[in-house]
Amino acid sequence: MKTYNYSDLTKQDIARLVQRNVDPANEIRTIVEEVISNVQQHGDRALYDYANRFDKVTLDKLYLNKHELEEIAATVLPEQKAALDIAYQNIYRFHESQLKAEDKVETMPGVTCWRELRPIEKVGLYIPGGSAVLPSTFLMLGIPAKIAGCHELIVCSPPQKNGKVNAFIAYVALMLGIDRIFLAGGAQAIAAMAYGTESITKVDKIFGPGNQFVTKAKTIIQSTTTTAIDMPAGPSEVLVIADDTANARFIAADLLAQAEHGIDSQAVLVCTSQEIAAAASEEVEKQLAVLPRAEIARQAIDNSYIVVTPSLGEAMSFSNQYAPEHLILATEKWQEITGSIINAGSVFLGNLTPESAGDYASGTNHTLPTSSYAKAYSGVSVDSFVKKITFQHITADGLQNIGPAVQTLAELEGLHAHANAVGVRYNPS
Ligand SMILES: NC(=O)c1ccc[n+]([C@@H]2O[C@H](COP(=O)([O-])OP(=O)(O)OC[C@H]3O[C@@H](n4cnc5c(N)ncnc54)[C@H](O)[C@@H]3O)[C@@H](O)[C@H]2O)c1
Ligand SMILES: N[C@H](CO)Cc1c[nH]c[nH+]1
Ligand SMILES: [Zn+2]
Repeated sequence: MKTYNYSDLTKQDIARLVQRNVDPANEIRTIVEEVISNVQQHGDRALYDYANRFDKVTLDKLYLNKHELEEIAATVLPEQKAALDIAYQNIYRFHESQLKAEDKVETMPGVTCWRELRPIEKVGLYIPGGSAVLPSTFLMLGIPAKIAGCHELIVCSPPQKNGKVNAFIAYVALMLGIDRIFLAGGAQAIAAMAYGTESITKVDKIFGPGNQFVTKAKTIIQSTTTTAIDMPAGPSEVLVIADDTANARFIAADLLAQAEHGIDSQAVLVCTSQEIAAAASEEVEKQLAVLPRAEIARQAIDNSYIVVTPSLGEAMSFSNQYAPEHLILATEKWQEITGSIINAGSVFLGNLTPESAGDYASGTNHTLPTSSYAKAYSGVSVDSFVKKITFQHITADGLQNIGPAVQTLAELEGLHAHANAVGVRYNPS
């Protein structure tokens, strides 16, 4: 892997290194805008056409119903069901703990404010299915949506070559009590859920990761429709911070785990030890040679790099500028540095915590911000599926307490009707 010495890097070099998946010539935007416009104009017809064009499949209908999902799911083996059950339980447990009622606050005597949760009514879940089909993503989105109590779940996933979804997607649908999956992928699925078509309901918010087409579509519809999105969750990425207490074999395995997602994935090692950096780079080649998805991972690794830093402090500073989707602290000293993490989607601590555990089954959500959006966005959680509505109640005494301040503030803004709405209440008769 290409290796840089941190001390030789200028500010501009670092700014260039931390940039990823930009679309400078607007090539992806142009394609995606055309797809969105076609779905907006032609609805279901466009979805059939794009299934033909991008997924190379002729569909005779746009969705699978419960009976069809049951038939497809019948081939899932008992040990596969057991693993999905473990993932389900752990994800459920961790996400359920996020649903907490907040206390009411009396800000002044007689003036009480509080927030209550309400589920977002109609949510759209996008389950990727291009380079790899990801039933784990279905669990990561479906479980918090169910816990939040969302009323309507629209699920889209690209059709496979047989015009169906795979057995694991069908099985997870049944686990979640979802009895319809729409066979639509890419930007067209996002457009369908944002605008609605004859078959697909327009939703209030779209969730889920995807490739650059999916991610661009989400960011476009966010500003052109009333449908919100969870976050830009694009091509997978990992940044490993390591020192001389790390294990080069483990580092290489973690880098390749994200590299195998897609050719535009990125795996970065920031290391305080020249020796571990060199050994990890060698290990990547060794492990790549026997990886089934080597062709994909090779391209991602060619698009990745190593930075050697003088200390863990500089390593963390680089990582905070990169703002990785996944941050691994491959050091026995992880407890000393977690406090200096500013930007990261999800963090994996110590040498025995593989990032794959979070991808599948430990309980945390794997739908996470990429391309440095971890500077401002959190990963998916139950919070993503609810609105927090504020309430307040003012008693007669409370009105005497707060009223004068409100009237003064209204007058100083020149908004007399605001002041009057308080004044008329002093004397209700
Ligand atoms: N950030 C996260 O939380 C997270 C989680 C899981 C997966 N991921 C990422 O999700 C991505 C999944 O990507 P994927 O491709 O495997 O599946 P995908 O479902 O996102 O995309 C497949 C669809 O892309 C469309 N498409 C493909 N080529 C196209 C083209 N040339 N023009 C227009 N549309 C085209 C097709 O419609 C196809 O159905 C990976 O990059 C993976 O790393 C990210
Ligand atoms: N690493 C992905 C998030 O970037 C999630 C995933 C799903 N399956 C395997 N991995
Ligand atoms: Zn993964």
